Amino acid sequence: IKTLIQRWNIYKYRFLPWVAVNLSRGDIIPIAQDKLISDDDILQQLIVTFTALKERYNRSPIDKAEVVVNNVLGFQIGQKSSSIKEAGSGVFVTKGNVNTGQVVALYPGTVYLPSDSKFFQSLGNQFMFKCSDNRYIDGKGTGLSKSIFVSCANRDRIGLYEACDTTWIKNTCSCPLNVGQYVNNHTKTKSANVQYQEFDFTSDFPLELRKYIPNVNFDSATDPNFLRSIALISTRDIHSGEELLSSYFTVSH
Ligand SMILES: C[S@@+](CC[C@H](N)C(=O)[O-])C[C@H]1O[C@@H](n2cnc3c(N)ncnc32)[C@H](O)[C@@H]1O
Repeated sequence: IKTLIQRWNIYKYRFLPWVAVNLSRGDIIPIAQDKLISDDDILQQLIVTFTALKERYNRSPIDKAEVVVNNVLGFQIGQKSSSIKEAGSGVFVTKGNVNTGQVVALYPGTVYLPSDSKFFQSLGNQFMFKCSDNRYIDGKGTGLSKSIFVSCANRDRIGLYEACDTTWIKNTCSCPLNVGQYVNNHTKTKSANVQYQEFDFTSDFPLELRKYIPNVNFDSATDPNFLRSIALISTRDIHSGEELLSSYFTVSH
């Protein structure tokens, strides 16, 4: 019975009748909200952070990626056991403070168009994120999902330039922000402090910084200069020691 309950807790977020009941009770908030900050603001925050991550190799000794993020953004995040019972692991602010309206994390994974086949990748996959335009992002870093991500990343490499970050799969993130898939859903007593916001990387994003982007297109016919991503933006100030919590049913776009 315990195993069944555990399986149900993992699966329920994808079971439409459960979602519908909770929507009607107001336990989950199904909103497509206006953007919390502009896309330009997100991209600017990322360019500054990614540039600092790239430049850390110019110094000796090389700073840890977490330290670089802390210097640029004023906080560090990390994955550890959730403060919510039986929720598995979660993401916490481990140092410093987050201000309202900051990019706190990115949701990694392969980006699927509505027409792309994703049946087998979706089976038992709790990391499939549905965007407002029916694109999906598969943030699972193991099994078939992992193989597909790595294969697409190799396909899209441009000469010496990597198309995206593949280190999030190995849990040795070269960009410590790329752990948004581990953020848990808020509860009645613990309110959400971050919100998902869709945005796109476009052709003007610097080639040499793309190795920190945690997403890749599944379909080779999709323009590689147009890549969907999801940022988790803080909806209030978040202090060191707090767990990041989102609302799984709220996306701003
Ligand atoms: C996208 S994953 C989040 C990371 C996950 N906690 C882990 O350890 O891999 C979503 C899964 O986390 C768990 N989860 C998220 N929020 C939860 C909550 N408020 N209560 C219980 N389980 C939760 C559920 O199993 C859900 O299917």
